[in-house]
Amino acid sequence: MSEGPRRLLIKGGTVVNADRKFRADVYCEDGIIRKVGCDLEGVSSDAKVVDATGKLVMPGGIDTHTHMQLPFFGTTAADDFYHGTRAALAGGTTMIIDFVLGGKNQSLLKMYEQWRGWADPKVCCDYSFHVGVTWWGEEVYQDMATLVSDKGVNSFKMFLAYKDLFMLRDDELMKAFMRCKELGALAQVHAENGDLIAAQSEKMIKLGITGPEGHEMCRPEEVEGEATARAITIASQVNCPIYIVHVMSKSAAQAVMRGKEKGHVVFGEPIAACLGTDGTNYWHKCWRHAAGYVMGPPLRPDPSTPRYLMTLLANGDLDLTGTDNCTFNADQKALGASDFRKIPNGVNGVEDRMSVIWEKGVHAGLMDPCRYVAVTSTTAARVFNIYPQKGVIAEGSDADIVVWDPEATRTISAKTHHHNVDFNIFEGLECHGIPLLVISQGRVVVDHGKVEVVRGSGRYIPRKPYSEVVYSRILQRDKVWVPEAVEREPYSGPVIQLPPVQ
Ligand SMILES: NC(=O)NCCC(=O)O
Ligand SMILES: [Zn+2]
Repeated sequence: MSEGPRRLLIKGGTVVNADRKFRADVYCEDGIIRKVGCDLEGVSSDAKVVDATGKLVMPGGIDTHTHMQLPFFGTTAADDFYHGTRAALAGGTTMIIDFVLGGKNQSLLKMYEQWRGWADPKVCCDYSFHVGVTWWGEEVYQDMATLVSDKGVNSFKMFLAYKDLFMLRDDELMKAFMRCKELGALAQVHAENGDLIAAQSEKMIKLGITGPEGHEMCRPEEVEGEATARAITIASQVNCPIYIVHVMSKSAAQAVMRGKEKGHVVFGEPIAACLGTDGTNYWHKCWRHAAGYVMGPPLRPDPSTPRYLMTLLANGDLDLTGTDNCTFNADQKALGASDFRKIPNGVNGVEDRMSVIWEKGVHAGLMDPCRYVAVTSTTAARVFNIYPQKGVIAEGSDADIVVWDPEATRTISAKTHHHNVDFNIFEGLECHGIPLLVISQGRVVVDHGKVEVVRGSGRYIPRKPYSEVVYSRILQRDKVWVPEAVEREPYSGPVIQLPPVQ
C-alpha cells in the first residue's frame, strides 16, 4: 500500500465519545488527532478530506480479548496476527489486546518474547499483551514484576479451568492475586470449575455423548457461576481488583453483579459471541456447525441469555467487551469428531463485534450510542490504562477512528469475512451499523469495504500499572480498611489443661 497523506480532515460528522455526542470536524496529522471543532476547513490546505455528513465519528474499537495464532489442542488458531488484525480493522476495531499463554513451567518472560516475535512482523493495528499465569513458583513471581516494569504489561490472566494445562489451585490463585496487587496489575480470571469439567466430561463420554452438545452439558452455567463467585471472593479477601473474562452466562453475570453490590472492585467482560448468538447451536444436526460454536466457557442454550447480558452491559452491571477470537477451521475442529473433549475451543468475533453490539444493543433500543462507545472502546482504554491515548476522540489522542454509518446494513457471512477461517458463528445475521471508514494511526485502512492494511505496521502499546479506575479504590482501602483488635482487659480466670499432644 502506498503511504497515504498524513493529514486527514473528517468533516461534517457527529463525534460520539463515551460522555457526549456533538457535531465537529476532526483533523489528524501524523497519526494524532490535532483538532476537534466546528468548521476546521482552514486547518490544512493539503489534508485529505473525508465527508462524514450524517455519519458518526467514534473512537476505534478496542478488543480486550483475542488469541491470534494461539497454539492450542495440538494445533494453532487459524487467524494469525496478520489475518486477525486485518479482520479487526475491517470491522472497525483498531486495537487488540491478545494473550501470551505458555504452559506449566514455561518462562513468562520467554513466552512474552516469543509472542512479540510472532506479532510484531504481522500486526496491522496497534496491540498489547495480557500474560497468562498458568503455574506458580518463584520464577513466575519475579517475571511478573519484570513484565510490569520493563514490558508494559499491566494485566495477568489466571485459569480455573483446563485442568493439568492452565488451571491454578485456589491457593495458587490467591498468591497470583496478591502479586498482581503488589504490582498494581489487574488480575483476570477464566472462571469455570476445572475439576468438575474434567469429571463430568468423562461421565458424558461414558454415557455415549461424544458430540458438541456434551461440551455444554459437562459444564453448565452453574459451573461458571461457582468459579466466578469463588474468584471474586478470593480476590476481595486480598483486596485485589478482578476482571472476569468472557462472562458467558446469567449465573456468571449475577456473580459479577453480587460482587459489585458488595463493593468489590470487579469488572465483567461479555464477548461478541454470547451477546450475538447462543448455545442451542450445540444441538445442531450438522456436526461441523455444532463444533463451530465450541468454546470455553460455552455459549448457553437458554436463548434469552444474549439479551440479558446485553441489558446488563447497557446499564453498567457489565463493563466492556472483547471477543475471545480464537478460530479453527473444519479440519482442525475435526480433531474432536468422535470426542468433544478434543475439539479445539474457540470462535470468531474480532471482525463482527462492533456490528453485533450495535445491532443487538443500539439498534435494538437497549443501549445508547455513548454507552456503545464506552463498552467497545473507552472503558477498555481506562481499565487497561491507555486512556486518553486510546478510547476517545480528543486533541492529542491517537487517530484511531471509525466513521460509522448507523443505518446501512450488511449480512455477516464466512463467504465475505476477512478471517482466515471457513466458519462464522454469526452467519446470516443482518446488522445495522457499518464502518464506512476505518482510520488506524491516521491512515485510512478501510474505505467503503476496501481493506488496505500494512503488515507489521501495528505498534506494541505498553501499559503502565495502577490504572486509576482499577486501583484508586483499592489503594484507599489499604489505608482506611485496616482491621483493628478490640482493646479489653486480659482474661484472668482459670484455663483447663489439655492433655499432651501424642
Ligand atoms: N475460549 C476459548 O474457547 N478458546 C481460547 C482459550 C481460552 O480463552 O479459553
Ligand atoms: Zn480467551
